Amino acid sequence: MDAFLRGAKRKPSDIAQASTRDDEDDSTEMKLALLASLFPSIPYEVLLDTLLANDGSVDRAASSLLDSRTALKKSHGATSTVGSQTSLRSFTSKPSTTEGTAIAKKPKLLSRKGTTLYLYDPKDIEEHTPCSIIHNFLPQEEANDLLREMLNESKSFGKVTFKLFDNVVQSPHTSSFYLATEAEVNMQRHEYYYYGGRLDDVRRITPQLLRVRPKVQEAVNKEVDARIKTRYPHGKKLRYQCPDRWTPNAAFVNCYNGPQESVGYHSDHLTYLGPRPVIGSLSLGVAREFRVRRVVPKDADNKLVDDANAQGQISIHLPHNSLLIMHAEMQEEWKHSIVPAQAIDPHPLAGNRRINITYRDYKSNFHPKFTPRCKCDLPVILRTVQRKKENWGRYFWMCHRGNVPGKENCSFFQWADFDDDGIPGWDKARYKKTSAPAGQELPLVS
Ligand SMILES: O=C(O)CCC(=O)C(=O)O
Ligand SMILES: [Fe+2]
Repeated sequence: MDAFLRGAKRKPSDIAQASTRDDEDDSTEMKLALLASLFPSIPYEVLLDTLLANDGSVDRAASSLLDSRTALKKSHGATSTVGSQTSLRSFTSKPSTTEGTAIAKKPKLLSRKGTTLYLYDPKDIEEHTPCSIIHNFLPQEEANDLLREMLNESKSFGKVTFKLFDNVVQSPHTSSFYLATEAEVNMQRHEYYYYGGRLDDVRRITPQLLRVRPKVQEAVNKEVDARIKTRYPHGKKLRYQCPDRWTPNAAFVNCYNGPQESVGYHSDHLTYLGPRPVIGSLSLGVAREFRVRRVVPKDADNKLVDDANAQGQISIHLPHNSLLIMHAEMQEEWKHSIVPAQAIDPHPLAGNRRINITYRDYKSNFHPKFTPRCKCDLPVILRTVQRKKENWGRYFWMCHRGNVPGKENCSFFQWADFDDDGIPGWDKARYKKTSAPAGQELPLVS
């Protein structure tokens, strides 16, 4: 619920975007058609994954599909197909074995410049993106109850209006914001700022949102612990990541009505969550595509600093009743979006609509009464240096009044001061001065 720029229009074919080279758009479709005729019972996604994993070679994709089918027959007894297996790992020769190791091995980023890698399997998602996913998260009836409740709520959701490069634009989907108590609702309405202004639509949490919350909390904390142990350097949390248990006290709910509703590439605001935030994101109704891409800084000559491969995007399939966990490395180092879809499969309860609930942990020490105020006398917004190599990853506070139609920024700027646990300098009771110098803070996981 943080930026609503509509993403660039998609090419005529989804399949084209999966090609590992830009000029191979049409041939990818041909290759898939060929593979589909050779393996009629293997799902399309598996064929696509396998083709990608084999660098677009039909021969190699076909032989790895044959190999895996033979292997499956040997281990599970005779079956005529590989069923619904959609893992990249089962079709490539390099197995991933990072579990249980103290230091994460640098995963090979498979996406390439200008292309999209499609991922479905939770292990692949965990390995190649800053997210993890739990499919079939809630018992079926509970997911349906929550979906029904949110579909009803979404009838009165609205679009967010904001300013973008001097144009007043509206979000390409609708949303609302839910909090547990009347006091919190009032505090949000009167003390918090978004896009330099107030949020109009703040509501009391609904019974189903409340019922699901502890389950999300437990699952997210478990995933965070596991990620720290198995993937972060030395099995330790990231610098600036808060060591406290993740406690969701707010829920942003988005509704995407039809295939064209979307959200453009953005990072979620850090201002009230603090640095290195974790977010639990539950998807209900129509399945949609969640795209992520790494933020690559540029040097003084405006040249990309990192390997150009890093510019590729990764698409994560978000089916009904899936919980996506955006981990602590996500917001500062990656951007995410929901792209417009060419076509969608209607959902029995939701029709063309997708509901997304992002549970968030608003930190009391980041309440706007504590954060710096700009010359407009407004609480400021927390950002990181993302585009320039110089000071890349360093946190700063800036005025965001310019996001309000008809208003200008006051040019307020101040470097932010957090200790290693992300505690701000003004929280005297918790803040521990660190010896490490500021600047060049990221990336901590690559
Ligand atoms: O709909 C989604 O899955 C993502 C929504 C999102 O990025 C946001 O609310 O910030
Ligand atoms: Fe977001």
